Amino acid sequence: MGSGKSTVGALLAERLGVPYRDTDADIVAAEGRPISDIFVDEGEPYFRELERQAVAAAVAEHAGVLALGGGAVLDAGTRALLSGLPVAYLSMDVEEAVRRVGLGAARPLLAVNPRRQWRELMEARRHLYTEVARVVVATDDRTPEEVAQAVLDALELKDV
Ligand SMILES: Nc1ncnc2c1ncn2[C@@H]1O[C@H](COP(=O)(O)OP(=O)(O)OP(=O)(O)O)[C@@H](O)[C@H]1O
Ligand SMILES: O=C(O)C1=C[C@@H](O)[C@@H](O)[C@H](O)C1
Ligand SMILES: [Mg+2]
Repeated sequence: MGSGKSTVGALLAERLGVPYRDTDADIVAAEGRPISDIFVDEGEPYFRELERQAVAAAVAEHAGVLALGGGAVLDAGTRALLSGLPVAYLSMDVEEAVRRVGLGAARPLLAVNPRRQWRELMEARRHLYTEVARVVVATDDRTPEEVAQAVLDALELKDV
């Protein structure tokens, strides 16, 4: 959450000369309401289902860089869709997260006691991120451009 998927994803797409897409944005556009409203109105399982469909559509029709939602890996069907693809996990520590996004209430899973919740979320998710990722790139103390370069290097992709 806030590790730079959207920022770095867009930079990577530019460097590679391919389109950029973000499943969170796809879901918001299709539903016509913010993600926080979907969580509150329908619950997290409903959102994960929408997210799996959004990832499936993007994997099938999008030839470019795809940024996923921070919790997409929680769904086994979504993990299966990512299998074999060049997935990069952008990691950061909690202090960097506080600096970047302030762990604000706009993120529905961090609404109460965000610092502790962020740590708990990461404990629960870290193994799933590493399971689906081909490469892990630490983003702490790196600019978005440096992170994009590190992803290109780690995935052995050539920019244009
Ligand atoms: N390497 C970086 N160094 C400093 N700030 C960064 C870096 N990468 C992103 N940011 C900033 O952190 C914030 C979150 O970045 P971004 O929205 O790209 O993250 P995200 O992973 O897409 O978040 P979400 O999980 O909400 O989709 C933005 O304000 C962005 O400008
Ligand atoms: O980490 C998460 O579970 C989430 C991250 C965001 O990208 C959104 O997909 C949503 O707010 C849930
Ligand atoms: Mg994003």
